[in-house]
Amino acid sequence: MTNSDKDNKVSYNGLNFVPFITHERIQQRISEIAAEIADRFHDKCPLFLCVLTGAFPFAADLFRQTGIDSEISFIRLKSYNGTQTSGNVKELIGLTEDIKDRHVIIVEDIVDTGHTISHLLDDLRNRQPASLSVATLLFKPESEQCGVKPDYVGFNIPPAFIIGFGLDLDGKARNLRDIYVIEKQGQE
Ligand SMILES: O=P(O)(O)OC[C@H]1O[C@H](OP(=O)(O)OP(=O)(O)O)[C@H](O)[C@@H]1O
Ligand code: HPA
Repeated sequence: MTNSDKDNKVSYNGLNFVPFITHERIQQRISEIAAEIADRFHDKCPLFLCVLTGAFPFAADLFRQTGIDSEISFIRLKSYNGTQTSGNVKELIGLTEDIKDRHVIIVEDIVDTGHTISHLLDDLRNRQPASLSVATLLFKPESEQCGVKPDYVGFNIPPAFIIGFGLDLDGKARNLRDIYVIEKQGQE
C-alpha cells in the first residue's frame, strides 16, 4: 500500500493529510531553539528528558544541535487513541535518574490539550530539580486546557490533528520527514 499521491497528500486509516511544515523549516527552527538553550544552559550540564514516543526525532536533533555539555534520558507516556486524547496519561516507562538539583529540559513533540505535560510537570516538581523547562516542537495554544506555557516552542499551530516528524496516528506516520495536517472537509 502506498500512503502518498500526486498532490503530496498522505492517507492513514482512511484519513487524508496535506503538507504543513517542511523538514527544512523544522530543522531551521530547531537550530534557533538549540542556540537559545545553549546560551542559557552552557554551564549547567542540563538533563534533556525526551517524552517517548513522539518526541524522539525532535529530541535527537535538539540534543545534537545544542552541542553543550549535557545528558539525555527518556520516559514514555501515552494518552491518545486515534485523533483523541483519552484524558488518562499512562506511564509506560518511568524516570530512572535522580533529578534533584539538576536542570531538566523536558522535550515534547507537541503540547495539545496540555494534559500530558501538566501531569509530568506535577510529578517532576516533587523531585526537586534545580530548574524545569519545557521545549516543544509544536504548541496548540487554542487547545491548551491546563494553563501550561512551554519555555521553548518551535511552532504555534491551530487546533487540527497533525502527523509526521515523530507524530503518529495509531502508531503510523512517525517516519514522515515533513509535518502534515488533517485535510479539512471540502478541501479534497
Ligand atoms: O497535550 P496533550 O493533549 O496531552 O497531547 C500531547 C501528548 O500526546 C502525544 O503523546 P501520545 O499519548 O499520543 O503518545 P506517543 O508520544 O506515543 O504518540 C504527544 O507525544 C504528547 O506527549
Ligand atoms: O495533533 C496531534 N497529532 C498527533 N499526536 C498528537 N498528540 C496530541 N496532539 C496530536
